[in-house]
Amino acid sequence: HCSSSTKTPPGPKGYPIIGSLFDLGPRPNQSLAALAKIHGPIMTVKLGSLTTIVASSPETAKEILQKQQQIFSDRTVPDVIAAQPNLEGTLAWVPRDHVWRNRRRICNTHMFTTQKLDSLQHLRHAKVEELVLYIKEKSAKGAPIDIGRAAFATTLNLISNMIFSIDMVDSEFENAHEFRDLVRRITEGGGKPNLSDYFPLIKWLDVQGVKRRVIPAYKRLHVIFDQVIAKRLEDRELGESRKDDFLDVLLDQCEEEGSGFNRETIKALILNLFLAGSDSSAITTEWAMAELLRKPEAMQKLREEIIQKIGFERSVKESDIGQLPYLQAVVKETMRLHPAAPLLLPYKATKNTQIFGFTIPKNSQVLVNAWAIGRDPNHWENPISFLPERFLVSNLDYKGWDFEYIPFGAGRRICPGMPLAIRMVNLMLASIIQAFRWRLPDGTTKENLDMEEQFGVALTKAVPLCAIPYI
Ligand code: HEM
Repeated sequence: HCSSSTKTPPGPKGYPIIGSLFDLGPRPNQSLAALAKIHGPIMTVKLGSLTTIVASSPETAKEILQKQQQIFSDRTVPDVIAAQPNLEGTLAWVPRDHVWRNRRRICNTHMFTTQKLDSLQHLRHAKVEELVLYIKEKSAKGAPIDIGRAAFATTLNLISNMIFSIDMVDSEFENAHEFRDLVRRITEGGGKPNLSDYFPLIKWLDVQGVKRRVIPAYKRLHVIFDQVIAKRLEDRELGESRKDDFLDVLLDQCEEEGSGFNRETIKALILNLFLAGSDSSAITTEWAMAELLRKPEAMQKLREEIIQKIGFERSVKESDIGQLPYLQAVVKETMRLHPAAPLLLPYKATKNTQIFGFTIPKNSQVLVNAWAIGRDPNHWENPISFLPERFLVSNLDYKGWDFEYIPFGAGRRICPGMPLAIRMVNLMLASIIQAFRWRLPDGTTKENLDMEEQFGVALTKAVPLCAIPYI
């Protein structure tokens, strides 16, 4: 019987000591997808001394994320993440225990329910209007817009308003801004493969200086959060009226005996939400614009839908999204081809188990290649073409039930920010397409637009998308 097998999944042979580390290359999502074509949908890849199991089909993903989620309930923590203060206060990087469960419940009920999201939508509308205004000013000068940069400043402010009721980036999106640069320094630091992750014995050497670079950024962000928290506590002492933002919720929790929250851990949780939510949503918006600029018929169709349903008289609102099926299909199709977290977040096997007859050893790192699954020709027709129409005729959704499409992961650890991300991306995209026509800068055509990926904490466009708005 297969359950008695002790064979680990097949995989590349690799070299002594380093294993297949150098086969990973700069874009692991792509190289692992290529390896899976040879070795199959569940494979073993030795990365230094870290045994990594990679799932690359809907069936194997379902085993890990759903059927056996009791076993795959912990994470491996990259060194660049472990370098932060109070790691145990995060949501994404703690084992799936009762502390995690409570923290996640608080986030879900106080940030991500429909009711909570609705109650703060006016904030997001205002921030996105600022984005449109900024683009309008630039367009008057005929200047190209760095879409990813502008979207990132916007998502940072969207999240900081939900958490703190303040902007973290000033409306001059272009200005060097400390907060944005700090966040970027951490996400970029996490982008490159770090030898410390694959050779735990030499972690302390920090060979590539990854920790040295990110630690000051973490510390500075904690200081910034601490100042906001101190100010809020002062206001509360003085009896100022509540903001009822997420910070108020967390401070209430801190006052409760045995809640597991305190002033140190909430800083880590807040940082976790910023890091998980801002880049991912901005990048998705940038990829969507890049795909639309490469496919003018799709851009045209989307613009017509927006103009027809909403017109020019008023701005798009989150409550309009439900009436814009093509918009939603464009966003879904973008996330199929360009999932912001192509390998989800790394899981760890908490004990030995079996998947399709192979043994998955305890403590191995387990990756799910959502990027490869979204492009699998066995499950998708014309898998590498951008065809939003495919989502108009199917009920396939990103909510974690359809394992051929899992840009937000699935199971208990599915992205809790999904409903917010969906609103932010749809709203930003619809707003900048309603307000402007767009074209590529001179010399760039839809044929030669560079679509290369850059792998990192989030899967970015290697060459930032610059586009020119006109009325
Ligand atoms: C387009 C935007 C986004 C994408 C594609 C995305 C995707 C993901 C994915 C794939 C995971 C890992 C799921 C797994 O391991 O199975 C994740 C986890 C997470 N995401 Fe998102 N996310 C996005 C936006 C956001 C936003 C806006 C927030 C919050 C403000 C957020 C907060 C988190 C957190 C806290 C986790 C860790 C959950 C846990 O481990 O329990 N994400 N996200």
